Amino acid sequence: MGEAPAISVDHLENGHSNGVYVKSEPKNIEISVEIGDRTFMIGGNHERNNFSIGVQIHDKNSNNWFSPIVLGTGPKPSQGYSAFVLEQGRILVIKKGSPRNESIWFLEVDSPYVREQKKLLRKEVVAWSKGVRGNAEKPIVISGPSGVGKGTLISMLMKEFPSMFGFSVSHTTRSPRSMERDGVHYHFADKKVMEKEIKDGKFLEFASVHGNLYGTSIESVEAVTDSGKRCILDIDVQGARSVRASSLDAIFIFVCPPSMKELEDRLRARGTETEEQIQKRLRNAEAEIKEGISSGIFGLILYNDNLEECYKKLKVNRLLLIAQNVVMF
Ligand SMILES: Nc1ncnc2c1ncn2[C@@H]1O[C@H](COP(=O)(O)OP(=O)(O)OP(=O)(O)O)[C@@H](O)[C@H]1O
Ligand SMILES: Nc1nc2c(ncn2[C@@H]2O[C@H](COP(=O)(O)O)[C@@H](O)[C@H]2O)c(=O)[nH]1
Repeated sequence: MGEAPAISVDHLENGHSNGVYVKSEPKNIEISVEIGDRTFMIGGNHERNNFSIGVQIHDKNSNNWFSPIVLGTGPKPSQGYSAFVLEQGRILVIKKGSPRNESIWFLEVDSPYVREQKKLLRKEVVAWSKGVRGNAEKPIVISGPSGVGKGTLISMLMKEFPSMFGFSVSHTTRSPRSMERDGVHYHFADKKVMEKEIKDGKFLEFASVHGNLYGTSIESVEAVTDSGKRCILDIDVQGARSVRASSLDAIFIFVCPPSMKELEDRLRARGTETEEQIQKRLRNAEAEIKEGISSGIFGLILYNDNLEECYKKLKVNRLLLIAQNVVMF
Protein backbone atom coordinates (compact mmCIF):
# COMPACT_ATOMS: atom_id res chain seq x y z
CA MET A 1 0.00 0.00 0.00
CA GLY A 2 1.36 3.45 0.79
CA GLU A 3 4.92 4.49 1.08
CA ALA A 4 6.45 3.80 4.43
CA PRO A 5 9.50 5.90 5.09
CA ALA A 6 11.73 5.32 8.08
CA ILE A 7 10.55 7.66 10.81
CA SER A 8 11.75 8.38 14.31
CA VAL A 9 8.92 8.07 16.83
CA ASP A 10 10.86 10.07 19.41
CA HIS A 11 11.05 13.01 17.06
CA LEU A 12 7.32 13.03 16.46
CA GLU A 13 6.23 12.25 19.99
CA ASN A 14 8.31 15.11 21.33
CA GLY A 15 5.85 17.45 19.71
CA HIS A 16 7.39 18.26 16.34
CA SER A 17 4.77 18.18 13.65
CA ASN A 18 4.93 18.77 9.95
CA GLY A 19 2.87 21.90 10.47
CA VAL A 20 0.04 20.79 8.22
CA TYR A 21 -2.65 19.76 10.66
CA VAL A 22 -2.43 17.81 13.85
CA LYS A 23 -5.05 16.91 16.36
CA SER A 24 -4.02 14.58 19.13
CA GLU A 25 -6.27 13.66 22.00
CA PRO A 26 -4.50 11.19 24.20
CA LYS A 27 -7.45 10.54 26.48
CA ASN A 28 -9.86 9.96 23.65
CA ILE A 29 -9.68 6.70 21.79
CA GLU A 30 -10.71 8.49 18.60
CA ILE A 31 -8.84 11.21 16.79
CA SER A 32 -10.12 13.43 14.05
CA VAL A 33 -8.09 14.62 11.11
CA GLU A 34 -9.33 17.19 8.65
CA ILE A 35 -8.28 17.08 5.04
CA GLY A 36 -10.13 19.51 2.78
CA ASP A 37 -13.87 19.07 3.18
CA ARG A 38 -13.52 15.82 5.02
CA THR A 39 -12.97 14.80 8.60
CA PHE A 40 -11.53 11.36 9.22
CA MET A 41 -12.41 9.86 12.61
CA ILE A 42 -9.78 7.26 13.37
CA GLY A 43 -9.66 4.97 16.34
CA GLY A 44 -13.17 3.98 17.24
CA ASN A 45 -14.22 0.39 16.85
CA HIS A 46 -17.08 1.02 14.43
CA GLU A 47 -16.65 -2.35 12.76
CA ARG A 48 -16.74 -4.04 16.15
CA ASN A 49 -13.66 -6.09 15.41
CA ASN A 50 -10.69 -6.38 17.69
CA PHE A 51 -8.17 -6.65 14.90
CA SER A 52 -8.12 -3.16 13.53
CA ILE A 53 -9.42 0.23 14.64
CA GLY A 54 -12.26 1.80 12.70
CA VAL A 55 -12.34 4.73 10.29
CA GLN A 56 -15.33 6.97 9.64
CA ILE A 57 -15.56 9.92 7.30
CA HIS A 58 -17.62 13.06 7.65
CA ASP A 59 -18.29 15.03 4.51
CA LYS A 60 -18.84 18.70 5.31
CA ASN A 61 -20.68 19.48 2.10
CA SER A 62 -23.38 16.85 2.51
CA ASN A 63 -23.08 16.74 6.32
CA ASN A 64 -23.07 12.93 6.05
CA TRP A 65 -21.08 10.32 7.92
CA PHE A 66 -20.06 7.14 6.13
CA SER A 67 -17.87 4.08 6.64
CA PRO A 68 -15.33 3.47 3.89
CA ILE A 69 -14.02 0.05 2.82
CA VAL A 70 -10.88 -0.36 4.89
CA LEU A 71 -8.13 -2.27 3.09
CA GLY A 72 -5.13 -3.77 4.84
CA THR A 73 -4.81 -4.39 8.54
CA GLY A 74 -4.50 -1.35 10.76
CA PRO A 75 -3.44 -0.97 14.38
CA LYS A 76 -5.35 -2.73 17.11
CA PRO A 77 -7.43 -0.51 19.43
CA SER A 78 -5.26 1.51 21.78
CA GLN A 79 -5.54 4.12 24.52
CA GLY A 80 -4.38 6.98 22.36
CA TYR A 81 -3.14 8.05 18.97
CA SER A 82 -1.47 11.01 17.30
CA ALA A 83 -2.11 11.83 13.69
CA PHE A 84 -0.13 13.85 11.16
CA VAL A 85 -1.24 14.68 7.67
CA LEU A 86 1.47 13.74 5.19
CA GLU A 87 1.81 14.51 1.52
CA GLN A 88 0.28 12.26 -1.14
CA GLY A 89 -3.02 11.72 0.68
CA ARG A 90 -1.66 9.86 3.67
CA ILE A 91 -2.12 10.21 7.41
CA LEU A 92 0.62 9.08 9.76
CA VAL A 93 -0.96 7.49 12.83
CA ILE A 94 1.20 6.88 15.89
CA LYS A 95 -0.21 4.46 18.40
CA LYS A 96 0.84 5.54 21.87
CA GLY A 97 2.12 3.22 24.54
CA SER A 98 2.92 0.45 22.04
CA PRO A 99 6.17 -1.32 21.34
CA ARG A 100 8.10 0.57 18.69
CA ASN A 101 7.54 -1.97 15.97
CA GLU A 102 3.77 -1.63 16.51
CA SER A 103 3.56 2.12 16.84
CA ILE A 104 3.78 3.58 13.32
CA TRP A 105 0.97 3.25 10.81
CA PHE A 106 -0.09 4.97 7.63
CA LEU A 107 -3.68 5.49 6.59
CA GLU A 108 -3.90 6.21 2.89
CA VAL A 109 -6.97 8.29 2.14
CA ASP A 110 -6.17 9.78 -1.27
CA SER A 111 -2.98 8.11 -2.52
CA PRO A 112 -2.66 6.83 -6.11
CA TYR A 113 -3.26 3.31 -4.80
CA VAL A 114 -6.45 4.30 -2.95
CA ARG A 115 -7.73 6.29 -5.92
CA GLU A 116 -7.25 3.23 -8.09
CA GLN A 117 -9.06 0.99 -5.59
CA LYS A 118 -11.93 3.48 -5.40
CA LYS A 119 -12.31 3.20 -9.16
CA LEU A 120 -12.12 -0.59 -9.10
CA LEU A 121 -14.49 -1.07 -6.15
CA ARG A 122 -16.70 1.95 -6.89
CA LYS A 123 -16.82 2.67 -3.15
CA GLU A 124 -15.08 4.98 -0.74
CA VAL A 125 -11.80 3.29 0.22
CA VAL A 126 -9.00 3.88 2.72
CA ALA A 127 -5.99 1.63 3.22
CA TRP A 128 -3.73 0.86 6.14
CA SER A 129 -0.07 0.00 5.95
CA LYS A 130 2.47 -0.41 8.67
CA GLY A 131 5.45 1.88 8.97
CA VAL A 132 8.94 0.67 8.28
CA ARG A 133 11.53 1.77 10.78
CA GLY A 134 14.74 0.76 9.11
CA ASN A 135 13.92 -2.93 9.36
CA ALA A 136 13.95 -4.61 6.01
CA GLU A 137 10.68 -6.19 4.99
CA LYS A 138 10.52 -9.42 3.06
CA PRO A 139 12.21 -9.02 -0.31
CA ILE A 140 10.26 -9.82 -3.46
CA VAL A 141 11.73 -12.24 -5.99
CA ILE A 142 10.32 -11.86 -9.50
CA SER A 143 11.11 -14.58 -12.04
CA GLY A 144 9.91 -15.51 -15.48
CA PRO A 145 11.32 -16.18 -18.94
CA SER A 146 13.42 -13.57 -20.68
CA GLY A 147 11.25 -10.99 -22.44
CA VAL A 148 8.07 -11.67 -20.45
CA GLY A 149 8.11 -8.15 -18.96
CA LYS A 150 9.60 -8.56 -15.46
CA GLY A 151 11.79 -5.51 -15.81
CA THR A 152 8.89 -3.47 -17.19
CA LEU A 153 6.60 -4.40 -14.26
CA ILE A 154 9.36 -3.72 -11.73
CA SER A 155 9.99 -0.28 -13.26
CA MET A 156 6.27 0.53 -12.98
CA LEU A 157 6.22 -0.51 -9.33
CA MET A 158 9.33 1.51 -8.52
CA LYS A 159 7.96 4.53 -10.36
CA GLU A 160 4.67 4.46 -8.47
CA PHE A 161 6.21 3.66 -5.08
CA PRO A 162 9.70 5.18 -5.29
CA SER A 163 10.38 5.32 -1.59
CA MET A 164 9.09 1.85 -0.91
CA PHE A 165 10.99 -0.40 -3.30
CA GLY A 166 14.64 -0.69 -4.19
CA PHE A 167 16.10 -2.83 -6.95
CA SER A 168 18.82 -5.32 -6.14
CA VAL A 169 21.46 -4.65 -8.80
CA SER A 170 22.75 -8.03 -9.97
CA HIS A 171 26.19 -8.92 -11.28
CA THR A 172 26.50 -10.35 -14.76
CA THR A 173 29.29 -11.38 -17.09
CA ARG A 174 27.26 -10.49 -20.19
CA SER A 175 28.11 -7.34 -22.13
CA PRO A 176 26.11 -4.17 -21.43
CA ARG A 177 23.33 -3.19 -23.85
CA SER A 178 23.55 0.29 -25.31
CA MET A 179 21.21 1.89 -22.72
CA GLU A 180 22.52 -0.04 -19.73
CA ARG A 181 24.70 1.62 -17.13
CA ASP A 182 27.17 -0.15 -14.87
CA GLY A 183 25.97 -0.13 -11.25
CA VAL A 184 22.42 0.84 -12.25
CA HIS A 185 21.09 -1.98 -14.42
CA TYR A 186 23.81 -4.46 -13.55
CA HIS A 187 27.29 -4.61 -12.11
CA PHE A 188 29.02 -5.75 -15.28
CA ALA A 189 31.68 -8.12 -14.09
CA ASP A 190 34.71 -9.97 -15.31
CA LYS A 191 34.04 -13.72 -15.19
CA LYS A 192 37.18 -14.61 -13.22
CA VAL A 193 36.59 -11.83 -10.68
CA MET A 194 32.95 -12.81 -10.23
CA GLU A 195 33.84 -16.49 -9.84
CA LYS A 196 36.38 -15.57 -7.15
CA GLU A 197 33.79 -13.45 -5.32
CA ILE A 198 31.32 -16.33 -5.50
CA LYS A 199 33.96 -18.62 -3.96
CA ASP A 200 34.56 -16.02 -1.25
CA GLY A 201 30.87 -16.27 -0.26
CA LYS A 202 29.92 -12.78 -1.44
CA PHE A 203 26.82 -13.96 -3.34
CA LEU A 204 23.41 -14.87 -2.07
CA GLU A 205 22.74 -16.80 -5.28
CA PHE A 206 24.18 -17.15 -8.76
CA ALA A 207 23.38 -19.11 -11.90
CA SER A 208 24.47 -19.63 -15.45
CA VAL A 209 21.65 -18.10 -17.50
CA HIS A 210 21.55 -18.17 -21.32
CA GLY A 211 25.32 -18.76 -21.37
CA ASN A 212 26.38 -16.01 -18.96
CA LEU A 213 26.93 -15.86 -15.22
CA TYR A 214 24.43 -13.84 -13.18
CA GLY A 215 24.27 -13.40 -9.43
CA THR A 216 22.89 -11.42 -6.51
CA SER A 217 25.58 -10.20 -4.14
CA ILE A 218 24.78 -9.97 -0.45
CA GLU A 219 26.01 -6.37 -0.63
CA SER A 220 23.41 -5.48 -3.29
CA VAL A 221 20.55 -6.76 -1.15
CA GLU A 222 21.96 -5.03 1.94
CA ALA A 223 22.29 -1.73 0.10
CA VAL A 224 18.53 -1.76 -0.49
CA THR A 225 17.45 -3.04 2.91
CA ASP A 226 19.78 -0.59 4.68
CA SER A 227 17.92 2.23 2.95
CA GLY A 228 14.71 0.97 4.59
CA LYS A 229 13.17 -0.11 1.29
CA ARG A 230 11.74 -3.44 0.25
CA CYS A 231 14.19 -5.19 -2.02
CA ILE A 232 13.10 -6.50 -5.43
CA LEU A 233 15.16 -9.21 -7.11
CA ASP A 234 14.73 -9.91 -10.84
CA ILE A 235 16.31 -13.35 -11.14
CA ASP A 236 15.83 -16.58 -13.07
CA VAL A 237 14.15 -19.71 -11.72
CA GLN A 238 17.44 -21.36 -10.68
CA GLY A 239 18.26 -18.24 -8.68
CA ALA A 240 14.76 -18.22 -7.14
CA ARG A 241 15.28 -21.83 -6.09
CA SER A 242 18.58 -20.91 -4.41
CA VAL A 243 17.01 -17.95 -2.60
CA ARG A 244 14.18 -20.20 -1.47
CA ALA A 245 16.76 -22.56 0.01
CA SER A 246 18.70 -19.70 1.62
CA SER A 247 18.07 -17.96 4.93
CA LEU A 248 16.44 -15.02 3.12
CA ASP A 249 12.70 -15.04 3.78
CA ALA A 250 11.20 -13.73 0.55
CA ILE A 251 8.00 -13.51 -1.48
CA PHE A 252 8.15 -15.29 -4.82
CA ILE A 253 6.28 -14.15 -7.93
CA PHE A 254 6.46 -15.82 -11.36
CA VAL A 255 5.47 -13.99 -14.54
CA CYS A 256 4.20 -16.04 -17.53
CA PRO A 257 3.75 -14.89 -21.13
CA PRO A 258 0.32 -15.27 -22.77
CA SER A 259 1.94 -17.52 -25.44
CA MET A 260 5.37 -18.50 -26.75
CA LYS A 261 4.62 -16.55 -29.93
CA GLU A 262 4.01 -13.37 -27.93
CA LEU A 263 7.19 -13.97 -25.93
CA GLU A 264 9.14 -14.29 -29.18
CA ASP A 265 7.55 -11.11 -30.54
CA ARG A 266 8.48 -9.20 -27.38
CA LEU A 267 12.06 -10.41 -27.45
CA ARG A 268 12.37 -9.46 -31.11
CA ALA A 269 10.68 -6.09 -30.62
CA ARG A 270 13.03 -5.28 -27.74
CA GLY A 271 15.85 -5.62 -30.23
CA THR A 272 18.58 -6.28 -27.68
CA GLU A 273 19.54 -9.86 -28.63
CA THR A 274 20.97 -11.48 -31.73
CA GLU A 275 18.88 -14.10 -33.54
CA GLU A 276 21.01 -16.84 -31.98
CA GLN A 277 20.50 -15.41 -28.47
CA ILE A 278 16.76 -15.07 -29.05
CA GLN A 279 16.55 -18.74 -30.05
CA LYS A 280 18.53 -19.75 -26.97
CA ARG A 281 16.32 -17.65 -24.66
CA LEU A 282 13.16 -19.11 -26.23
CA ARG A 283 14.42 -22.67 -25.80
CA ASN A 284 15.22 -21.98 -22.15
CA ALA A 285 11.85 -20.26 -21.67
CA GLU A 286 9.88 -23.49 -22.15
CA ALA A 287 11.69 -25.25 -19.30
CA GLU A 288 11.56 -22.14 -17.11
CA ILE A 289 7.80 -21.77 -17.53
CA LYS A 290 7.23 -25.45 -16.72
CA GLU A 291 9.37 -25.17 -13.62
CA GLY A 292 7.91 -21.83 -12.59
CA ILE A 293 4.37 -23.17 -12.69
CA SER A 294 4.98 -26.60 -11.18
CA SER A 295 7.86 -26.20 -8.74
CA GLY A 296 5.80 -24.81 -5.87
CA ILE A 297 8.43 -22.09 -5.34
CA PHE A 298 6.16 -19.25 -6.40
CA GLY A 299 3.33 -17.96 -4.23
CA LEU A 300 1.86 -15.89 -7.05
CA ILE A 301 1.77 -16.61 -10.79
CA LEU A 302 0.85 -13.70 -13.04
CA TYR A 303 0.10 -13.75 -16.78
CA ASN A 304 1.48 -10.69 -18.48
CA ASP A 305 -0.88 -10.34 -21.43
CA ASN A 306 -2.12 -6.79 -21.21
CA LEU A 307 0.57 -4.84 -19.35
CA GLU A 308 -1.74 -2.49 -17.44
CA GLU A 309 -3.99 -5.38 -16.40
CA CYS A 310 -1.02 -7.42 -15.25
CA TYR A 311 0.37 -4.49 -13.26
CA LYS A 312 -3.04 -4.02 -11.63
CA LYS A 313 -3.11 -7.71 -10.73
CA LEU A 314 0.35 -7.43 -9.25
CA LYS A 315 -0.93 -4.65 -7.02
CA VAL A 316 -4.37 -6.10 -6.27
CA ASN A 317 -2.94 -9.52 -5.48
CA ARG A 318 -0.85 -8.04 -2.76
CA LEU A 319 -4.15 -7.59 -0.88
CA LEU A 320 -4.73 -11.31 -1.09
CA LEU A 321 -1.21 -11.88 0.13
CA ILE A 322 -1.73 -9.37 2.93
CA ALA A 323 -4.85 -11.24 3.99
CA GLN A 324 -2.78 -14.42 4.10
CA ASN A 325 -0.27 -12.49 6.16
CA VAL A 326 2.40 -13.18 3.59
CA VAL A 327 3.18 -9.68 2.46
CA MET A 328 2.41 -6.11 3.32
CA PHE A 329 3.34 -3.25 1.04
N1 LIG B 1 2.28 -6.86 -21.54
C1 LIG B 1 3.12 -6.51 -22.51
N2 LIG B 1 2.68 -6.40 -23.77
C2 LIG B 1 3.53 -6.05 -24.77
N3 LIG B 1 4.84 -5.80 -24.60
C3 LIG B 1 5.32 -5.92 -23.35
C4 LIG B 1 4.50 -6.27 -22.26
N4 LIG B 1 5.27 -6.30 -21.14
C5 LIG B 1 6.51 -5.97 -21.54
N5 LIG B 1 6.55 -5.73 -22.86
C6 LIG B 1 7.70 -5.42 -23.70
O1 LIG B 1 8.41 -6.64 -23.85
C7 LIG B 1 9.82 -6.39 -23.89
C8 LIG B 1 10.49 -7.25 -22.82
O2 LIG B 1 10.16 -6.72 -21.54
P1 LIG B 1 11.22 -6.71 -20.36
O3 LIG B 1 12.52 -6.21 -20.87
O4 LIG B 1 10.58 -6.00 -19.24
O5 LIG B 1 11.31 -8.29 -20.10
P2 LIG B 1 12.12 -9.06 -18.98
O6 LIG B 1 11.26 -10.15 -18.52
O7 LIG B 1 12.63 -8.12 -17.96
O8 LIG B 1 13.32 -9.64 -19.84
P3 LIG B 1 14.77 -10.14 -19.35
O9 LIG B 1 14.55 -11.27 -18.43
O10 LIG B 1 15.45 -10.55 -20.61
O11 LIG B 1 15.45 -8.98 -18.70
C9 LIG B 1 10.03 -4.92 -23.68
O12 LIG B 1 10.24 -4.32 -24.95
C10 LIG B 1 8.70 -4.44 -23.07
O13 LIG B 1 8.41 -3.12 -23.42
N1 LIG C 1 19.92 -16.16 -11.06
C1 LIG C 1 19.97 -14.90 -11.45
N2 LIG C 1 19.35 -14.53 -12.58
C2 LIG C 1 19.40 -13.24 -12.93
C3 LIG C 1 20.06 -12.27 -12.16
N3 LIG C 1 19.94 -11.07 -12.77
C4 LIG C 1 19.20 -11.28 -13.86
N4 LIG C 1 18.87 -12.58 -13.96
C5 LIG C 1 18.05 -13.20 -14.99
O1 LIG C 1 18.79 -13.33 -16.17
C6 LIG C 1 17.90 -13.33 -17.27
C7 LIG C 1 18.47 -12.56 -18.41
O2 LIG C 1 18.60 -11.23 -18.09
P1 LIG C 1 19.06 -10.16 -19.19
O3 LIG C 1 19.18 -8.86 -18.45
O4 LIG C 1 20.33 -10.63 -19.77
O5 LIG C 1 17.96 -10.13 -20.23
C8 LIG C 1 16.59 -12.75 -16.78
O6 LIG C 1 15.60 -13.73 -16.84
C9 LIG C 1 16.86 -12.37 -15.37
O7 LIG C 1 15.76 -12.62 -14.52
C10 LIG C 1 20.72 -12.70 -10.97
O8 LIG C 1 21.31 -11.93 -10.22
N5 LIG C 1 20.64 -14.00 -10.66
